[in-house]
Amino acid sequence: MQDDLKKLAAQAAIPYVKNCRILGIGTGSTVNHFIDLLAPLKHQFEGAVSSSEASTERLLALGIPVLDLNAVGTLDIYVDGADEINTNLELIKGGGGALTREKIIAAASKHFICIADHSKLVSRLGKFPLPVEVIPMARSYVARTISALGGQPVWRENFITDNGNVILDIHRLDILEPMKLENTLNNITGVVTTGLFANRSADTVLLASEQGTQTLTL
Ligand SMILES: O=C(CO)[C@H](O)[C@H](O)COP(=O)(O)O
Repeated sequence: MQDDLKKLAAQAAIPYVKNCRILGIGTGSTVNHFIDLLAPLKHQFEGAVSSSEASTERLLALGIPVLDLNAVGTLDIYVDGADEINTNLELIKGGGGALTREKIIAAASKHFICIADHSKLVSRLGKFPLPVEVIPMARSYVARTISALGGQPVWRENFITDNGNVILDIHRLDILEPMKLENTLNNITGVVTTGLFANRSADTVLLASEQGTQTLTL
């Protein structure tokens, strides 16, 4: 079952916590397993920087201190899930809508460890609609601009990010050059962040399958 594999991937990330002072924590069902597994180890590290209100709530409920990124230096590790992963360890993230804070924490961390079940590994990114966080007043303008680039933006209605913005999910993208597309989308006025993690890709991917957990690095 997929959820058992998510838990297996989360378990594989636990040894990386050793000797860490502050951890970055992502968002989603795979990371929820990691947070739960982290609870018994909470006295071994100072605390965590969280990428969403949902993860913050879960961390605090388990007694794990949540720290402000501005009050700490570089993070030792950042553990997060993904919606798609390619063999260059470039990712699509943001299925849960936390992409901006996730990208900030990934940028501020020494070691980005991505945990996932094997269904997330793809040969080419883009089957999963690419989430883009947008300032609300720019939604239509950004959607028109992305349509002109060949994507099909769909407004994630009734969803507001933790930053008070909206999400456009971009369908029909065959992402041949992830870094180039990330830069192009980031340059559209009104775009806050894209869910493409290519300029800052994962350093390690822990991929769980029925055969066990595989460690991917470049
Ligand atoms: O990017 C994310 C949230 O914004 C998640 O990491 C991604 O959606 C994967 O989620 P899950 O672990 O539930 O499959």
